[in-house]
Amino acid sequence: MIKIKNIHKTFDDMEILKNINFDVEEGTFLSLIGPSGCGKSTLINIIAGLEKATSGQVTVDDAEVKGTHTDRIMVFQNAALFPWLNVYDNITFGLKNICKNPDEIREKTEDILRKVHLSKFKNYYPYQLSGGMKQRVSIARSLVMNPRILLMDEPFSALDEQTRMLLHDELQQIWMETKKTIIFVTHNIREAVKLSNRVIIMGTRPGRIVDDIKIELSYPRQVADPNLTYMEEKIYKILKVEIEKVAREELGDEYSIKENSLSRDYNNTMGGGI
Ligand SMILES: Nc1ncnc2c1ncn2[C@@H]1O[C@H](COP(=O)(O)OP(=O)(O)OP(=O)(O)O)[C@@H](O)[C@H]1O
Repeated sequence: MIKIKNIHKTFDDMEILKNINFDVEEGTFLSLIGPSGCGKSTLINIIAGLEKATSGQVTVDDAEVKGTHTDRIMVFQNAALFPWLNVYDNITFGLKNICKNPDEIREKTEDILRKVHLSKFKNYYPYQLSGGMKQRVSIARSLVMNPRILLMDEPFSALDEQTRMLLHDELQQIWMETKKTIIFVTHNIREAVKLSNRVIIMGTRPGRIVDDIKIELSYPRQVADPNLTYMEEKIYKILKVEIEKVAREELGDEYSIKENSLSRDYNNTMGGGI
């Protein structure tokens, strides 16, 4: 169980996160969604141990997070693979630090390559891969370490829609098989609703929790399911209030929002800048 207790974060006297409190049960697929700049990345970085909270505490099974740990591995928006290593060696790079048995390393790596459908490409170098394939390597590189918690900061936002949908299905499958705890930051409501069984909606200035919604729909989920659309609408309505608030503050009188002018991937609609 992860416990986020009273997290406050300031940068240069600016209050970024205020009074963040929530628990995450083992095996949850949790999405964090909120307006740009509300502190989602800061929060996930604090959970990862990459960033320190100004006050408050994150614990995993009652042990306080004081830095990074192989139990909590982060997948970033950009795969950041080692360009001089092929797919196989990129995946085994971290594993070799925690596992010294060559047979076990091979077995685990081959298994994960199958899961992300990259077995045929194991000898390819990053420059020979598409964006989606690179992101699959990045996910495989994290999963091969068998972390208890996978932290994903907008892992698919740089990908085209088709590749993104393909990777949603793969990630959903992996989560169904492994039941790892996943904390997933996204701007895309559909993505959050399709993948997660819980969505925390954040507001901004300062970053805070606005709502906490369970998505009690069975897996595997299909994007065309009307129940997903219903949940999407529900989250969209809550988020719209927050995004409009930011836009009004930033643009003042120039800002007038038309009904339904926000797309479900609102970061694209708002140019990624609000
Ligand atoms: N190292 C830093 N120093 C100063 N300010 C920072 C730092 N990191 C983040 N911030 C500020 O904290 C706020 C929250 O940033 P963060 O990246 O966590 O938001 P976000 O919700 O993930 O944004 P986005 O959705 O656009 O990625 C922003 O105002 C940002 O400028």
